[in-house]
Amino acid sequence: MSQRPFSTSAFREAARGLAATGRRIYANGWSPATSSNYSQRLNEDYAAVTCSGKDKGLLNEGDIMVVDMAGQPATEGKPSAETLLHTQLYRRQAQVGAVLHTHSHASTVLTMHWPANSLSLEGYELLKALEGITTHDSRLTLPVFENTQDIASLADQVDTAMADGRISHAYLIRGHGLYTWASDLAACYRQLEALETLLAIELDRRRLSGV
Ligand SMILES: CSC[C@@H](O)[C@@H](O)C(=O)COP(=O)(O)O
Ligand SMILES: [Zn+2]
Repeated sequence: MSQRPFSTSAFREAARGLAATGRRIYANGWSPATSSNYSQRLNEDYAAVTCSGKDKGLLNEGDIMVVDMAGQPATEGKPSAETLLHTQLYRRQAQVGAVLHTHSHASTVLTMHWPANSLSLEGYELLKALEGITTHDSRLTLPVFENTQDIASLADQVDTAMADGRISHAYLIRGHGLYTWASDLAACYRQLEALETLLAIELDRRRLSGV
C-alpha cells in the first residue's frame, strides 16, 4: 500500500512545536547532554522526529526531520537512534499524536536503586493531568524495561506489553529514562511534566520514609 504524502506546512509547524517543547524540557533538567528524543505524528504514515545527537537546550527547527512509520528517513538527516520506540507507538495506537522521551534524575535513580519491574504512582492529584484520568483516586503503573542498545528488540518488547494491555500512558527504561505519549504535543508535554514531577516526588517520599 502506498504511503500518504505529508504536508510541508504540517512538518514546519511540527518542527517549530517540537523545538520549542524540547527547549522547555531541557530547561527543566530532564534532557541533559544531548539525551532524549521527541516526535509528532504528521499523518498515518509519517512523523516528525528529532535528529540524533542534538543539544536539546539549543534545539531548533532544523534539528527535526521526517521518518516513515518503519523509522526510515523521508527528509535529510540522521534520525534519533531511538526512532523505533516512537514509530512503534504510532503504529500500535492511531490516537497517539506525540511522543516525548526524557532522561531525568528521578527516573534514573528510581529504576537503578529499586529492582522492581514496575513503578506505581497512586493517590496524587496531579495524576489528573494525564489523558483519561479524572480522580486522584487512581493508580498508574509504569512498566520498567531493562535497558539495551538493541532498540528494535526493545520496541518489540514494548509492543507485546501494549498488546497485552500492560501499558497505558508511559513506561520506564532502567537507568535510562521515560517514554510517554498522548493525542497531541500539548497534552503530551502536560503529561510529561506531571509524570516527571510525580517521579521526583516519589523519589523524595521513598528517601524520607527509607523504603
Ligand atoms: C547522550 S546519551 C542518550 C542516548 O544514548 C539516547 O538514549 C537518547 O535519548 C538520545 O539519542 P538520540 O539518537 O540523540 O535521539
Ligand atoms: Zn534515551
